[in-house]
Amino acid sequence: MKFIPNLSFAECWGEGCFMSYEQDEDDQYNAGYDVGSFPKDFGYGPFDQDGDGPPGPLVSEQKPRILLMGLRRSGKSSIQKVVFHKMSPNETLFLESTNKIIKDDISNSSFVQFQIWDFPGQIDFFDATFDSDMIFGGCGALVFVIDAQDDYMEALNKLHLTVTKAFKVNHGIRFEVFIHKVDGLSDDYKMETQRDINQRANDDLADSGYDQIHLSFHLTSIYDHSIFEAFSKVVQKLIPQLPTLENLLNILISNSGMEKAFLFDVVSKIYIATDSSPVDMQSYELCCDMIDVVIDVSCIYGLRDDTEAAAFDCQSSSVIKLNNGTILYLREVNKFLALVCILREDNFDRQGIIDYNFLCFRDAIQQVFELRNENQVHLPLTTNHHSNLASNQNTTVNLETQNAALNAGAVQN
Ligand SMILES: Nc1nc2c(ncn2[C@@H]2O[C@H](COP(=O)(O)OP(=O)(O)OP(=O)(O)O)[C@@H](O)[C@H]2O)c(=O)[nH]1
Repeated sequence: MKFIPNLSFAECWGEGCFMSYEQDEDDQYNAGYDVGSFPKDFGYGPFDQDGDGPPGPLVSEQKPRILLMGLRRSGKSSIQKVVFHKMSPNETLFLESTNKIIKDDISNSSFVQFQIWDFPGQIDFFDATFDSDMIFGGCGALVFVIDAQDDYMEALNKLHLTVTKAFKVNHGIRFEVFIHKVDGLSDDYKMETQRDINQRANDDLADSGYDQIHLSFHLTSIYDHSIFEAFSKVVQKLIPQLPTLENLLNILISNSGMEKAFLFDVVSKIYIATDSSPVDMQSYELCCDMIDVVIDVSCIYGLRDDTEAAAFDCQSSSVIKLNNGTILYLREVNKFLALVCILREDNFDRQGIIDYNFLCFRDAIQQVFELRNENQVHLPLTTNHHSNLASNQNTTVNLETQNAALNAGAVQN
């Protein structure tokens, strides 16, 4: 069973189930099922147009694209499988080498709709069949994976070649470098590797006159939460409504006495927004573990044999009290999104107020969905830089209305 720090008491209620128990840590370890093992059938199904948060008219060719590139065996397919398909990290040992571009549609919620293209490591940009205009043209982010456990000089050459080629075609691409497989490295060595890769990659770009290319670096491993955190940041940059979501979360936490709030995509456990206070890894891990607990308990005890109910639905909600006086509180926002917040136990005394504020928050999120869908109907859909800016402006104008609505509804805790 995966470690759940400080969990001393948990109450969870999901689809058709109510459960309350107290147990010590030893009992939890002996519980006989793996909390980290997200049920594999709990995944992205076909999107239900009538469900909460309709997806809007994005057809697959128009969805922002995230490209996964890097040398052979650097870990590209493993990342995609672990983050979006619930593969356990150990199973990736048996993945075969990718020999053609694999396109994966991630259509899980209104905000998070994109395609991931997993490239074979040996791809040759100078091959006549490589259509760089088509591949880089509609690309939102390019994730370049470097194996930090291997000699990375060849990877740096390939990184340079890749980003300069992509930048020539599309100036709006965001370049994200995953310094990957850092699980085998000491903390000092990790930092040193990141510094060295950062310096060399940027020097190479400056030497060839590409100072304007900005690279973001992330230390990642599929064996811990770092890969989910890094992917959260990549995906967030593709969500034009991010400032609106952050603002709504800021208003929610300041009116409800919360310390931190994350808006999670439940299936992948990437967070699509959080309030503007800094994210510490431990809080993020706690919230991820909470989602695992809720879905597992709901799958085991919440589903009735005779219905086709989902493990996460409008009744999904959970409170976990930690033994350090902190509360984790999860509420369903829509079919694919959950709000997970961290707050002090004293501030949870007036749960009614928090719940009321949450309903205001959920309404506001719903309005953002509706606005986005209206924009999609009226605006031509492209994924380039300029269209993102345009929809950002629309969102900003409407943000004032959203904030006013939430402020009017929010009750100070
Ligand atoms: N230690 C460690 N190993 C990893 C990690 N991620 C992937 N691997 C391993 O790296 C090996 C290669 O992974 P793949 O995902 O097949 O690599 P790829 O980049 O898709 O390879 P190609 O398809 O040949 O381009 C596998 O044995 C994985 O188990 C990681 O974070 N840490």
